[in-house]
Amino acid sequence: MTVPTIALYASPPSSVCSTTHPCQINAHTSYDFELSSRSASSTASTASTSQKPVTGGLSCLFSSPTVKHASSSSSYSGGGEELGSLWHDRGEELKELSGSFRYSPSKFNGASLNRDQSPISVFQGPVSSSSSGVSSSARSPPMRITRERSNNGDISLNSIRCGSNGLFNGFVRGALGSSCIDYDSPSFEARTDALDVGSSAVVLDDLTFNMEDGFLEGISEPYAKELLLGAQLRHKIFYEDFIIKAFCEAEKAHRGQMRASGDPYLQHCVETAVLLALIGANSTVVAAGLLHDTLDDSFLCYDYIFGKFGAGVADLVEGVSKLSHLSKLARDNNTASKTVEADRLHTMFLAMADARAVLIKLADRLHNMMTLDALPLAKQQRFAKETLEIFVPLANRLGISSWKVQLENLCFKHLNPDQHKELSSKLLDSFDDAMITSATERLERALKDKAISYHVLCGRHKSLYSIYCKMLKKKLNMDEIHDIHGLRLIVDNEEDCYEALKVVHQLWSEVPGKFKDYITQPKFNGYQSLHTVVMGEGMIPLEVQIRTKEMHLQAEFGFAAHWRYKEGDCKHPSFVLQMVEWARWVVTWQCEAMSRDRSSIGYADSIKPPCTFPSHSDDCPYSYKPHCGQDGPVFVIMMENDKMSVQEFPTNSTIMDLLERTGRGSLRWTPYGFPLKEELRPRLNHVAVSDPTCKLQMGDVVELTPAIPDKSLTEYREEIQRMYDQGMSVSSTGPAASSMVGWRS
Ligand SMILES: Nc1nc2c(ncn2[C@@H]2O[C@H](COP(=O)(O)OP(=O)(O)OP(=O)(O)O)[C@@H](O)[C@H]2O)c(=O)[nH]1
Ligand SMILES: Nc1ncnc2c1ncn2[C@@H]1O[C@H](COP(=O)(O)OP(=O)(O)OP(=O)(O)O)[C@@H](O)[C@H]1O
Repeated sequence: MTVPTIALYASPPSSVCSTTHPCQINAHTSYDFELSSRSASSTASTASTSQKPVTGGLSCLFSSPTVKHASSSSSYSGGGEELGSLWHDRGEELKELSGSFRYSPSKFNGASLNRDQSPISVFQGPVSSSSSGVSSSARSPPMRITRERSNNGDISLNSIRCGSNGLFNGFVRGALGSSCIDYDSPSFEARTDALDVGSSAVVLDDLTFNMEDGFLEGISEPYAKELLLGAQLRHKIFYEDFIIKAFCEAEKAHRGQMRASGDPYLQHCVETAVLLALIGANSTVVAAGLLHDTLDDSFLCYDYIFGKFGAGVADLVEGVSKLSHLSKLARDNNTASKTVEADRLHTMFLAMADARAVLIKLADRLHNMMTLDALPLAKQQRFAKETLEIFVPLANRLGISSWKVQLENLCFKHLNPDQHKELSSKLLDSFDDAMITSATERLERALKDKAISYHVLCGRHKSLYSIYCKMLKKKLNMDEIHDIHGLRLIVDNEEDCYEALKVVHQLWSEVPGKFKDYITQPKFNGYQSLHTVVMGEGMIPLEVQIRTKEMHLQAEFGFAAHWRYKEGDCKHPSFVLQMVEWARWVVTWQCEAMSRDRSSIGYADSIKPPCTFPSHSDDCPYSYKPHCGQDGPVFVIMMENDKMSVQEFPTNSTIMDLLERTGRGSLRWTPYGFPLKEELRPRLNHVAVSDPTCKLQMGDVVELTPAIPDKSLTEYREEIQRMYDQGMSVSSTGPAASSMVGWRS
């Protein structure tokens, strides 16, 4: 999965498609926003000058001047800037952390904005049609939803559903759900009816609410209508009745709730849903995105959502809620700062929930990160740290490159403001999207002349954070990084790889010593590709990777998968590898826009999923060997004396196994046949355990609480002693008194 800038597709159906798709816009929006928002974020940056950077300064890395060249002339740059600052300046939020979403009788009142927290806000004052959604949309970069229908819709799901791998059965069932891929649904059709949703050509008057079913009758607040209108301007899915209905429920559920910035809480729900829509999520996922916080923060319950929207949406909302609780637990306990536990958390998050719930959680987090500025600095950093430790790896594993890039860059900004500022200013003129566009077109023409057919030709510029990490890791100056701009070409066969390489070297001069032939000499992990660095237009180094589609699949999904390459030396059990592979496919199938991201999984007929994944055929080159079978481990969150840990157990382990492993002393049986470990009593997912032989499941939370609170007991004993000693009655106040209730019950 890449962060493509330009992508050309040879076949089918037409030879060239230079359309920018939503993922692309996201990625660039993020970057442009990072750079352009420097002034807007000056408050945060200034405020943070006293904080300790997480890593050392970069100045030493900038000893040589960077390559300079013409500034970008791409059309989306300016739009991204505007959109970026718009989102950026919505200010704060994360009510979950700030603990301060407020109820405001005046609903959305600009006067409640905290200027200190959110110095610039385009949402000041009561929303009018010229602010909020309308202006946000008008300021969005043009985005195009093409008519092309992804051939991924053709993928037979039967073979997947019948996967023999027991470990995945539950996961697969959950992941596919009843609403699996509704490519045939009206929503899919509606979305694939092309329109330029974000273009300024769309005028307000053209948009009408669908009032047919009276969905909107209950919405009296103008700001709510404008939020919906803004979403409709950005994605057509927000015209669907199902989505409007979900919007109305979300509006009712969150009515009166405000974010710390003074923005209505509903805005966060809508932005989360828009992010999902923009990567092509279907209506089930978008509706769940709108409702994602209702279980936790409103009067809505699972049954209500089930009744209104069906199990597909209700299960997803419930899944997101569970993920939120676990991530909060992990954040409060700083669990993810330990590598092993962080790794288990990533695995657990993917395994316990439908991959689409993780997708919603990621969208939720991305919007929270985009609006982090209004929170106090300490909270900003806590969130950014957690995001980098938990959510970025999840986005990486799921292959949602554009979100990963945005999350990383935002974390970078909050955790290392000085380095971020320094690097941003150096790179401001260095990212040359126009050069990538023109190089792509030149190469395309040259390949055509030589009659070399190809499947995918795409380009990307490296993200700010990725450059920063590479400089630190390899101790390089910026001008020593040669892959800031890169092209990738996917051809039919090995022979064409070498033919295409010749073409590349004829077009541009080769940088000596940078050619690598990983085809004749694959890397240890099986990675194959040709790499070369050439001097592109304006003497800008350009890395070109050339590979066949089989090699590309291996580089995306197999042992050499990019997410593993990025995670470094982690040794993952095959169970984890298969699970990630599966989750990636699910998300890609689910998201039309992602499946159209030709730079990753492939496009149309050109690249199809390997064999009958996830049950590979014996000779499938992408299968992980040995097959993980049904014996994958189970990861369980254990809370012992308020300390959280993520424990790994063999499959079929029970509460008894857990009790044996933990706590003090040896297991003994109570007269009631219940095993007790000294004073530890287990609670499973907040319910007292009545059957100790019940099996542990992925993502279970087991609390081990002292049956008799030791400290209180001691205090109580002392109080009794004093009572006898002094002839006094037991104090009715103080810690002993309050603990008595718990002790007696
Ligand atoms: N998916 C995947 N991609 C890889 C792997 N190894 C290298 N790559 C890709 O190839 C690029 C460059 O790899 P190399 O040519 O080996 O470069 P290097 O020796 O690490 O040094 P640089 O040229 O500085 O990046 C990386 O930036 C990746 O995009 C791998 O194991 N898996
Ligand atoms: N030359 C290239 N052309 C197109 N896409 C590329 C190219 N090189 C990497 N990518 C893709 O860009 C995305 C972002 O990768 P990123 O730049 O962070 O790392 P990388 O270049 O792959 O690795 P490293 O940082 O170790 O050099 C990944 O999806 C990667 O596959």
